[in-house]
Amino acid sequence: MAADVIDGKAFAAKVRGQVAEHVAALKEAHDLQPGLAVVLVGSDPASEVYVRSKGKMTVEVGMKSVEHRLEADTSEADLLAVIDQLNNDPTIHGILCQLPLPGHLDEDLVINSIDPAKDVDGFHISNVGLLGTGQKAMVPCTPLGCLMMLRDYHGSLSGMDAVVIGRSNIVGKPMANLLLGDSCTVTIAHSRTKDLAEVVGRADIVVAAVGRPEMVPGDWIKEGATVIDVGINRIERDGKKKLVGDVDYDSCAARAGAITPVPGGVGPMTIACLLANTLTAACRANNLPEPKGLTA
Ligand SMILES: NC(=O)C1=CN([C@@H]2O[C@H](COP(=O)(O)OP(=O)(O)OC[C@H]3O[C@@H](n4cnc5c(N)ncnc54)[C@H](OP(=O)(O)O)[C@@H]3O)[C@@H](O)[C@H]2O)C=CC1
Ligand SMILES: Nc1nc(=O)c2c([nH]1)NC[C@@H]1CN(c3ccc(C(=O)N[C@@H](CCC(=O)O)C(=O)O)cc3)C=[N+]21
Repeated sequence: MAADVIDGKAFAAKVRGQVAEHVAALKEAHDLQPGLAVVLVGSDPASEVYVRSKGKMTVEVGMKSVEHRLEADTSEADLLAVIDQLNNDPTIHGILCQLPLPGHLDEDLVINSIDPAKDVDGFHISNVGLLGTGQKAMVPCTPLGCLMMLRDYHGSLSGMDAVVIGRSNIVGKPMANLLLGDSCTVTIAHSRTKDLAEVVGRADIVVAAVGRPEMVPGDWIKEGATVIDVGINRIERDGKKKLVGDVDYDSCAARAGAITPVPGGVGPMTIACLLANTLTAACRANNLPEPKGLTA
């Protein structure tokens, strides 16, 4: 039986619609406009596409959008000065510094210089600690988007066996924490995992965040499992440029109960959750009630 396709693009449009409604209400009742600042150092073409689409969607939901584009050889002091200025700007509620940064910049230092209340990526150590201890945090956008799709499809995730492939700070680890928070039995696999096929084969939920094109074959997947493909890989096949995920879509779709496509799955949800986080940050900064269903 063919898998259900989880339509991240449509779900993301719905989430952005909810964000837009809430933003309009904030303006009406409190004369408050949430603002998002994106900082991009250097000009990686993939980042350019992503930053442009974030800016466009930010404006579409009625928020203020600011972009800071800095030269690839910007000094750490100059970057920290830009972040400091945004930290102190009351019209900015969310700050995202596009990763990866050029090699001469200390990523941990830069991320941890963002005001945790404005850290809409959820990468600041204090947000990581809050999430890890089950307290109210800013939750990383990509894992939050995956969680929203899983909750929408399954209702409760309680007791399900979940396997997350990848242990990065931006996807794998926060994803595992969120699944644990929803009472899944969580396994985190990585490049040193001994028998990945066997580990994946036990899972009711597989989240693939590896960065290797089409690495997970369908015969690893338990019949009826839900497959969330976080991977964004640009490859060339038959002379054509293509975007593929970390799972082999056709063979996985043949075994899975449900699967997210690439493009049109996790990616659009990431941007929708970035906007949701900016709205949440603006509400918290002004002691206003937070939107429901848009946080973990
Ligand atoms: N859709 C979206 O919105 C987003 C998509 N992405 C995409 O998600 C993917 C992962 O991103 P990110 O987490 O930043 O990547 P990282 O490179 O930071 O992490 C990759 C992880 O995969 C593990 N890994 C690598 N090779 C293997 C293997 N052969 N078997 C098992 N595990 C392996 C690594 O293990 P180890 O730790 O041992 O090295 C590591 O933990 C990428 O394709 C990226 O483009 C990322 C962010 C957002
Ligand atoms: N500080 C920081 N935060 C991030 O969240 C962050 C980052 N840095 N660096 C790069 C990665 C990557 N990422 C994507 C988001 C959306 C799509 C997306 O919308 N993808 C579309 C396709 C777009 C296309 O065609 O290229 C889709 O999957 O349908 C992709 C990738 C966020 N990241």
